[in-house]
Amino acid sequence: MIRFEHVTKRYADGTTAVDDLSFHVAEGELVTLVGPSGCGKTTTMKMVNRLIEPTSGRILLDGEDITAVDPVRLRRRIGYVIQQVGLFPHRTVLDNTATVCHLLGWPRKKARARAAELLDLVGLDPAVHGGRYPEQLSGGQRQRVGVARALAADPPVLLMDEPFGAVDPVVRERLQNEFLRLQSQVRKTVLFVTHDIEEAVRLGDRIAVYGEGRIAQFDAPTVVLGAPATPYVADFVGADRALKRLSVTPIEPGDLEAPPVVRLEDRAAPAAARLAAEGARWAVVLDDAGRLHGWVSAESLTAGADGTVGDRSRRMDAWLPVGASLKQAFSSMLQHDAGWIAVLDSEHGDRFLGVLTPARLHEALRRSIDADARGASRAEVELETVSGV
Ligand SMILES: Nc1ncnc2c1ncn2[C@@H]1O[C@H](COP(=O)(O)OP(=O)(O)OP(=O)(O)O)[C@@H](O)[C@H]1O
Repeated sequence: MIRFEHVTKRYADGTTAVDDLSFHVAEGELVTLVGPSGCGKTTTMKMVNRLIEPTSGRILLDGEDITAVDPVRLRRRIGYVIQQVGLFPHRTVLDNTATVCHLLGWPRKKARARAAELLDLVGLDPAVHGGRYPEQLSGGQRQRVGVARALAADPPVLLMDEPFGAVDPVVRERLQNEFLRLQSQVRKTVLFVTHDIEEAVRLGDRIAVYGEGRIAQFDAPTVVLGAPATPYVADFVGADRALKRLSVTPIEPGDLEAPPVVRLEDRAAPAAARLAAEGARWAVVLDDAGRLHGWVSAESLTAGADGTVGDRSRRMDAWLPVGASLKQAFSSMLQHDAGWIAVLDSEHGDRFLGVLTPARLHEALRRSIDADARGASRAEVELETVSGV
């Protein structure tokens, strides 16, 4: 969708901001450009909508050389979101959102209806916020309006330059989550500039790590974190990159442990015998409908022979869908002070799949690092384990 071919930008004072850059962003892909200040990220982005012209090389949008397209027409196909949102202070939020639709000559009613739809999509109630002026919004809400405005005319491409840079970390994380949800619906081709590696790995399908006008590594976040291409990249992503990987590594069914499973209505004595035979200290308890109820310890099952599992089990409401990140799993275990977290298949009626334990989480992380280094799938990786650990 966006293709850079040997693009160089040298400013009039001789600064080479971008040096012989070649890369490709596929349709519907979100690529984050990350790197320290002054390494050429913004210059790269502004060349796509021709706010800056390259010194040499070509940029193709959907196969078309952008120098052949009138800049105004070009920009209608490209949504642009920047840190200083740039809303018109004397126009309402609804009118701000409809800006591009007005420019495109849409009838007023259609433009406003579209703007209201977009505000809703970014989590702002048009009835509440639409009539306000930008200064009557919080920083996070203004950023949402910026995103809504950029999406209003439904451009295939979005350029986002540190869009969440000016808000505090909590709001920022919320905006990132909302944006991921939005992107899963609208599937735009996105170039997203940030200097924050956490943000880059969280949002990007792939990330381009910049150093001095060149791309030092361009790959999936897990690969960049697991196998940095150069010492520069390793240094940039940080010594705690294994920890960062937790947030981009999904739980897979193969990571899970399968403890014994008993039902609420099962008799306690046979359930106790089963646990003893399997050498298990506890079992997962499902309800009549096969949904997760909680757990029961072997000890409580053997105390007195009568009754059902239900009399002795304890509730455990916390669970995660398969595909959630290892970081969410770890965080959930800490939050519930539990040595395991149940993993369900939320696409198939919350079917119980197994549990993730700290040891299994560690294995999953190691396996994913190995898999990325070898270009294999995680399930194919055999781990060498230290016995007894
Ligand atoms: N108009 C200009 N004239 C001369 N040099 C410029 C101009 N604009 C940018 N530069 C230089 O080009 C280099 C790349 O700038 P650019 O803004 O692309 O970096 P960046 O990675 O986006 O940085 P930041 O994260 O700080 O925004 C920097 O050295 C900058 O000083």
